[in-house]
Amino acid sequence: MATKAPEFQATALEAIPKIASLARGQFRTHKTKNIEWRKTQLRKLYWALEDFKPQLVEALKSDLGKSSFEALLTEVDWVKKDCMWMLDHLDSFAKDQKLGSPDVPATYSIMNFRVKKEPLGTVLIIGPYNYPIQLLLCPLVGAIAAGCTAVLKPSELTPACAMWTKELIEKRLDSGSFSVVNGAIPETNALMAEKWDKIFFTGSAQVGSIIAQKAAQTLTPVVLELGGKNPAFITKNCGNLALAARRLLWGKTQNAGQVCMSQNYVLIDKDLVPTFIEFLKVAYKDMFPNGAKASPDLSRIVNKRHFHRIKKMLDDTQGKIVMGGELDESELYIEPTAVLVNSVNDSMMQEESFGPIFSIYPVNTLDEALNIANLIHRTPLSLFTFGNKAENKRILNEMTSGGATINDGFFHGAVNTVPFGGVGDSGWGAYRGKASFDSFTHFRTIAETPGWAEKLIRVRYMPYDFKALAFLNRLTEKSPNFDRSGKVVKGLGYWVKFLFGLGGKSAKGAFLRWLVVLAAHYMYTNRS
Ligand SMILES: NC(=O)C1=CN([C@@H]2O[C@H](COP(=O)(O)OP(=O)(O)OC[C@H]3O[C@@H](n4cnc5c(N)ncnc54)[C@H](O)[C@@H]3O)[C@@H](O)[C@H]2O)C=CC1
Ligand SMILES: CC1=C(/C=C/C(C)=C/C=C/C(C)=C/C=C/C=C(C)/C=C/C=C(C)/C=C/C=C(\C)C(=O)O)C(C)(C)CCC1
Repeated sequence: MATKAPEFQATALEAIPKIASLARGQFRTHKTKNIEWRKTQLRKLYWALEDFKPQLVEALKSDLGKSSFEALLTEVDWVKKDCMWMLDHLDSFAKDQKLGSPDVPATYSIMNFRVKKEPLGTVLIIGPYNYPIQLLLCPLVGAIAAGCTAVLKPSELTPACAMWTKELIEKRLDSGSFSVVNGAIPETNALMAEKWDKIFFTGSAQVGSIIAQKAAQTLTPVVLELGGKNPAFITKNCGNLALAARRLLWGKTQNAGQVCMSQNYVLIDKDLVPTFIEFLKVAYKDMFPNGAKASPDLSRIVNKRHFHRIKKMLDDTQGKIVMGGELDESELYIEPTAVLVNSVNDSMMQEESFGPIFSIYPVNTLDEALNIANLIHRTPLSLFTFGNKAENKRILNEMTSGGATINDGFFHGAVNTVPFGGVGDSGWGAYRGKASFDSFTHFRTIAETPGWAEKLIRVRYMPYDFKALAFLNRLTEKSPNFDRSGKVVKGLGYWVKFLFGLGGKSAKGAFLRWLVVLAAHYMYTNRS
């Protein structure tokens, strides 16, 4: 039986500078540079999550009505997996990377160029409410792995999770190196008044912009993981419309659609619309045989403000509800809902749903669909394509997004080891897998010039000597194989290479061709 979460308590504003200064001081001890120390923290985080599992599952239930299935799959076990994966790969990520060809020209190879992976320092991680454990602690895994100290600011909208997070981090991880500040805008402002080596923010574009502006004043780098109005495209050639309907409905049922990467609207060939709606209803019935409200699996909306935000989208729409539509404020319940719309200016197209509702917009052609999607949001966080191979390729080519899934809902974001991030105004930077380590790491190039090489490299000193420079250029400069119009010129060098390479473009190809020629020659000369 899990104990109830401690009552939410905001961190005292006057304590915040001390917390930040302590984390900076801990970084300056240099203990985080030790890989074994980092591993110990990751192991401790793993066990803290395991030991606090009942409390966290309960907290996710009380904050978001999240089912224990999702609480484990997408939050607690998800972060535990992240710890394990990082522990397995940290040695290889953290070790110096020797730089050779093609980064370093052969003439400079004696300088022992390498990249040292350095922790950025002390970082601030600000989390959103929808996945309060995953989206706060996965960046922390990256920060620990990279050797940073960190202060975390959970969302105040999920108070039970915020309080347990504070307890598990501060009781189990290295004291002072990792702390949690609880609170809302005043506390975040107090944190933003401190100097950080990086700020990792997940949340709305509106607040992301405030954070970026404040960070710019002190030239603090930021990662922004923001939202987007994400399109799904369904063409005549999608193949399996029932599957498309089921998979897209999945994106709007997990966490009651409070997933920043799920689809906001579906652009679908107009002839498919009636069948698509029928398939949505079939999928809905399969997922919720007793109705969505009675299902133990469906989360609730986080609070009244967000409930009314989503409700307003439905109130304002000129479209027709074709699936769902039930709302119950007393339970913060919104039924998975699809709205058939006919205008790009409809509230269902113009606002980010971030809830269990989405719109269906019939189109005549793929051209039209691409125009609309680029008009609504040119750089969404995700997009989804359900077409034939050529159409899927065309959509990916003609519209960008943070990530994309072909033939499914947000699968590109459902694997914790592949890079995840937005593009343009849906986010800056990426994390997950190695990208989490990289995100908190400074890649510091180091050169080491041997004393004995002094004569060889003295061309740089004054008085300058043009003869020596010309000699160096002869050694290091490559002459172009293209003319002033950008066309490749097939000169003597090209034909010599072609001839000796037997037409192969790579050394390996040429080698294999030579093998065949020699074998043929051998067989010919040894024929009986
Ligand atoms: N790209 C991604 O990975 C994700 C993006 N999101 C986006 O986040 C949004 C929903 O999450 P919310 O928690 O409502 O985001 P939010 O932007 O309201 O809050 C995020 C954090 O910022 C703090 N905050 C709020 N207002 C602030 C202000 N004026 N100044 C300083 N700090 C402030 C909050 O306390 C919270 O910790 C959606 O737009 C969604 O698309 C959500 C989850 C993941
Ligand atoms: C088991 C065998 C096989 C393989 C089976 C497979 C591949 C099973 C796949 C299961 C699936 C699809 C599980 C779905 C998981 C969904 C998850 C984890 C969702 C996560 C959501 C997240 C992280 C949300 C994040 C939200 C964010 C960032 C946001 O709001 O922006 C074989 C290989 C077939 C062989 C036999 C055995």
